[in-house]
Amino acid sequence: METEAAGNNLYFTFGVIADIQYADIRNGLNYSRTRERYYRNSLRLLRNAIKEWNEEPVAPNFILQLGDIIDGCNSQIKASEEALQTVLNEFTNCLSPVHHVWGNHEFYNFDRKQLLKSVLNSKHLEGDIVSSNVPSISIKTEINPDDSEAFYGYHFSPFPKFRFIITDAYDLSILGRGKSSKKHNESVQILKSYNKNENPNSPEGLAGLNIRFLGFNGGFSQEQLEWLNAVLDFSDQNQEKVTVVGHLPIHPGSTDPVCVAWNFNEMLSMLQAHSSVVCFIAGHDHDGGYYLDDCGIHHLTFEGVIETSPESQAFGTVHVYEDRMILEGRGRIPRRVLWYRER
Ligand SMILES: Nc1ncnc2c1ncn2[C@@H]1O[C@H](COP(=O)(O)OP(=O)(O)O)[C@@H](O)[C@H]1O
Repeated sequence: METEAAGNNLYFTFGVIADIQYADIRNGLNYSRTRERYYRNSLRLLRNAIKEWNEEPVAPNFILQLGDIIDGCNSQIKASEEALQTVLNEFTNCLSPVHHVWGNHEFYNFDRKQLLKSVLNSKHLEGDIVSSNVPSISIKTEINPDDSEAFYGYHFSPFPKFRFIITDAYDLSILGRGKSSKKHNESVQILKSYNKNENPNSPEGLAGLNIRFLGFNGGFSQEQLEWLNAVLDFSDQNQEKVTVVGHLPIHPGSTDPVCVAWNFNEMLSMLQAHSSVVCFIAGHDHDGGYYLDDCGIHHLTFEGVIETSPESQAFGTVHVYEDRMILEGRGRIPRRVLWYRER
């Protein structure tokens, strides 16, 4: 029985929430007109989530905000700053520190330089819990906002032998970087080689998994993959349990293929080659998803707040134990027991 299993000591917990996409406008529909979007109510659902996290018997060690914190339509109505401030004001009531991930809607509202200078840059939370008998690799470095090729990524260890890595799924993207940047031009080439449509968000003519080559998706640069590989080498050697976090899902089994990262296959095979990786957490696909891959990595895609009806909820708290994590989902998010893979 689960409750009698080994490793019943709760180490720590963390909260997760995805795709809030707040805007001070009345409800609308998604592009394919199949789902309602509750732009104003998403703020109320966030408020409830924060209240519940704050009242939990074990305070969450941290919260993962998985990106798309405000909707792109704010840019058209010139309300980007105001909408962001409104959502961040809610987060100031949260007793746990918040790690922010960047999604496509961040780039509809802001460029990378603005994001790096904003509260949505949570890299200052980088670091390891210091323990005398546990090795640490955290070297605190700042990302230079004037570096037009920089990616937004960092890692932290909130508890000995556990590490979380925040990744940048729009490192290669046609969104967010200036037209003179090398990565911007590389991204235009990649996208155009698959997607011949004038509208880069149109999937017309794209078959199977190639449907992911759309302007609102993106991918990981070689530079980022090498950085991640080096962190994971350390984690493997030190028998850590690693959860990798990003806006875009990287396993087609965990999402609609229209939401998968461009070079998901490179990322996936790298993670599978590192015995320390136990879980990948993403947002972007508002319907959510889950897949346990052949190597035993859990791929969790969190249901989006924006498409959650006012009567429901969409957030979770993950309880971390020696041998498993348990996701206690609320509302649309199911409860899941995530046993760690065999080494
Ligand atoms: N099938 C499609 N064809 C053309 N444009 C699309 C299509 N799906 C989405 N878009 C456009 O892509 C952008 C992002 O789509 P949206 O569904 O709002 O993304 P998200 O799920 O991240 O909120 C929007 O500008 C939308 O109009």
